[in-house]
Parts: sequence; structure tokens; C-alpha cells
Amino acid sequence: MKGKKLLGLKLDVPAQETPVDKFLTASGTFKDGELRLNQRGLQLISEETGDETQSTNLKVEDVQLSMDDLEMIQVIGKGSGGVVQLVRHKWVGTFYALKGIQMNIQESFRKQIVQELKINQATQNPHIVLCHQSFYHNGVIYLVLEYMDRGSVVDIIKQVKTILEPYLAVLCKQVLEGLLYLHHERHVIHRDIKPSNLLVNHNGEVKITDFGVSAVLASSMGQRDTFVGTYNYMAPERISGSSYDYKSDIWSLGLVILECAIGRFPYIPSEGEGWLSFYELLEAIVDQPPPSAPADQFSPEFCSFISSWYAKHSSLKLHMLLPP
Ligand SMILES: Nc1ncnc2c1ncn2[C@@H]1O[C@H](COP(=O)(O)OP(=O)(O)OP(=O)(O)O)[C@@H](O)[C@H]1O
Repeated sequence: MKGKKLLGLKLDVPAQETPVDKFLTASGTFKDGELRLNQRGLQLISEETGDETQSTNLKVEDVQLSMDDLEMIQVIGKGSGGVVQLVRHKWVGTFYALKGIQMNIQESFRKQIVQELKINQATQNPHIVLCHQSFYHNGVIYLVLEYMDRGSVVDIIKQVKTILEPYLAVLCKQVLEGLLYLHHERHVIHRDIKPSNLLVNHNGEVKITDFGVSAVLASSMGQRDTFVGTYNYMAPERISGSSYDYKSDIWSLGLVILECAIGRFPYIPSEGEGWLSFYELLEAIVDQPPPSAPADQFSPEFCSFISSWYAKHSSLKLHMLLPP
């Protein structure tokens, strides 16, 4: 492997895992400064003294959910952190996606996850999957997420093989609006834009999920088996260890859009035999010219959109990509 530019690649060997109970109080609570996470959810300790008799118009999401309130319907997905299940609120009938994250990881990552949960729950935008609540139960942190009933873009590609340009324009616009919100209003980089993190519902709405928490999990897992899936869509500057910023999310989205158009991951190994190693793929992303849309299959506008995206991902501003 040539790998000159990969010198900065960081592959942290996970430190010895510490048992979960080391970070719990006797009542089964995570505490990190002002933040507390237990079966009753994520709370700021200073908020607990508030006058709880004030709220008159409670919605189900305003009442802290626990495992007892939820009926498991079926498993709908599995990620590196754990399983995602479709659940129904027993009394109200609302459906949610319940995502479990195993907390048998290092304390520093656990703390980061709790911090990220706080940002997640404060994030409200039509193009970001809503995280209603979170709670801790038997060694697992559960996120109660808005249920996206058409699954992810991975499921859509499996069904339709390729997505036509007009639909791609709609998908792209919605994801860009979500990113615009994350970057400009929340000042966070998603870090893990990929097809399985773009979810769709029956109204045709596309929403970004998994910001923050999944990036922490990805770094906590280092080179475990999930590493490949997580890093495929990384921008070259991230792989080579240079500083990266909001524009790295744009690179990843460009790759996803091209994948949706051509029906396969845009980088192909030169020998046609599959990647010899994961590092070969990383090297290709760093060294090879960025993939392009085949001119004989796509409109000139789409081809130029993709090539200008890659060419300028380090200098583009998000609003330049959005139609007026
Ligand atoms: N809110 C949701 N509504 C409907 N389905 C969901 C929801 N969240 C996740 N899923 C489904 O569960 C799958 C697994 O999601 P999860 O976020 O755990 O992992 P991932 O993004 O696929 O992979 P990784 O953990 O490596 O990032 C998704 O691909 C999607 O199909």
C-alpha cells in the first residue's frame, strides 16, 4: 500500500472497557455534572426543582416515558450501537422507533453520548428525525425517536435499485435543509452522513438521523467490524487526518446522491475483484479523482452538479446548493 497520505489516520485501540456499574449511582443513574440520565430520562439537575404543577396541557411526549409504557412490535433495524425496534405507546397508541445503545463502552465516550443526547433532544427541524426522549434501562440507553415508516435510503435503493433525477432533487433539497439547520443554527457537524442515516416517511419527507451519538459510537469502536460501514462516506480530508469542518458533511452527501443515482457505492476497485482491504478503499478516496456521473446516463445538469459538488466541497456554501 502506498498510503503516504494516510499517515495521519488515527486508529485508536479501544482502552480496557470498564463495567457500566462503575459510572452509575446506586439507583442506576448516569451523572455527568449537571446532567442526569436514568429510567426517568435525561434531566438537568437544576431543572428538577421547577414547579411541575404549572403545565396544564400535557402531551404524551411531555410525560417521561419508560420501558413499561412501550409495547414492542418488531425489530426494524440493527446498527453498530444496538437494535432499533418499532414500539407503540401502550395507552396512546403512538408509534416510535426505539433505538438502544449498549453502554459497555469507555466512560469518556459515555459522557460524550449523554452530552450529545442533550443536543439531540433540543433539535427540532422538519428535516431532522425528532428525538422525543431518552432513558436508561438495564445497561442500555434508549432513544425514543420519531418513527420513519419507509425506512432508510438503503431500503429505498434495495427496492428501486436507482433513484431518478427528479426524486433525487427532492431528496437532496430536504437533506441540505436539514444540514443547513445543523450547521448554521446548531453549529454541529453531523460526521456520519450516509444512506442508512437518511430516513423517509410515507409523506415523502426525508430526514437526517443519528447526529452526534453515532459519531461518538463510531470513534469509540475504533477498528471494530463496524468501522468499514461507518467510514465509507468520509471526506478525503477526514481520512488523511487534516482538519475538517462542516464541508465534510457535504462531501458525504455528494457521494450518497451519486450512489442513489447509479445504484452502487461510487468507488470501485481497479481490479474489479472487490477491495483487497479497507485501507485500499480509504486510499482510493484520498488519491483517486472523485467519482463522476456517467454523461451518457444522466442530464448535463446532474453531471455538472455532481462534479462541481466534489470539486468545490471544500469551498462551497450550503445555500449555494439549494434552489431559491
Ligand atoms: N427513526 C427511525 N424510524 C424508522 N427506522 C429507523 C429509525 N432509526 C433507525 N431506523 C432503522 O434502523 C436501522 C439501523 O439504524 P442505526 O441508526 O442503529 O444504525 P445504522 O445507521 O444503520 O448503522 P450504524 O450504527 O453503523 O451507523 C436504520 O438503517 C433504519 O433502517
